[in-house]
Amino acid sequence: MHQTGHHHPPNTLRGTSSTAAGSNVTVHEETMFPFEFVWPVHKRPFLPYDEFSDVEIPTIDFTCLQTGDEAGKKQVVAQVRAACLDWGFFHAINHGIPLELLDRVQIQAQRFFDLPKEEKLKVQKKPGGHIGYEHAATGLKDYAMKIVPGVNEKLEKLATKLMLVIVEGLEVNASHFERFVDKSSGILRWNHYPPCPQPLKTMGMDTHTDFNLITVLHQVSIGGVQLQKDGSWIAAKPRRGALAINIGDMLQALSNDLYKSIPHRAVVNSTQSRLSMAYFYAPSLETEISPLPKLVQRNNQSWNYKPFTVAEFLAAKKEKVFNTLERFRIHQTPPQCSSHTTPTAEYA
Ligand SMILES: O=C(O)CCC(=O)C(=O)O
Ligand SMILES: [Fe+2]
Repeated sequence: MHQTGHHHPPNTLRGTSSTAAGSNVTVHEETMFPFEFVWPVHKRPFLPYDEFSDVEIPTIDFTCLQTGDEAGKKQVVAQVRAACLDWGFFHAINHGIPLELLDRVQIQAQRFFDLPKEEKLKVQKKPGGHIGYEHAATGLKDYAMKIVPGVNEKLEKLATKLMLVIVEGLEVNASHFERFVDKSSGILRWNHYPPCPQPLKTMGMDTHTDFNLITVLHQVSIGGVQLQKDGSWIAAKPRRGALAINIGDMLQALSNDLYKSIPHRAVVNSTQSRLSMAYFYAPSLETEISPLPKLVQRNNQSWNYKPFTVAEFLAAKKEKVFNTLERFRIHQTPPQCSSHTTPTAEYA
């Protein structure tokens, strides 16, 4: 079959409408698989959506955050730290967001994707913009808020709590993080992956790391997320009621590479349509990100990143889909002639 060149990756199978909605993408009823969705062999997933790994993804119980149990919280801080050091990804259970609410959001998301294309295009993403319907529905916070009141606030509150637990695990003063907390700059994205007759020849969402601090992901009980850990791909088994939390690039930079932003992707399957909702917890555009000096000094490290603003990072990300963070990395000179620069006096 024809293959698309590297520089123009083929379409992902994300966010296209179902045939029921009268879409022009009728992949699941065709015996022929539309060519624009076929990925070059070296970029195909190879790992089916339901071939779950025996490797246990960390699952952390956050009951103590609801009850205020201090001893329990200490344990959770340690578990989160371990999960962030080892994985950059974990499942949160008993996180305090009612399952019923998440289910309602999911129903509304499905309704949205079932709308005729013309309707969805009414909230189309503007060129250069960050929100609106594209392959997926990004930043439909207002929309989601209107139809499922409270969901955005709940996700924002949870993400803030999780950040504080993460910060505690880094053993830096929480005040260092206050400036990253901005209620208005989180982004909610709904992803819709229709079924595909040849799921291993395409990709739902290409390999990426999330740009932000942390992501709170809710998915239906159908596998799809795959994580790249220590060079191998792992299909994450969804857990009903759990929220998947992953570290983004900005937290990797702040932690001077202590916590890794894990590469991940989403694959599709041949029978079921799959939905996910990702809440990207992010600072406002003008916020400057650079490694926390306490961490750098304590671990006797050099600064791995030069400072960048969220806006600069997003602009770089637009040009380069993967590994944007590398653009801001300070490449160390060999030790004998090292006189590395301290990027900013602000934290000193
Ligand atoms: O659909 C998924 O489960 C993954 C979504 C994701 O990684 C993202 O939206 O950044
Ligand atoms: Fe992601």
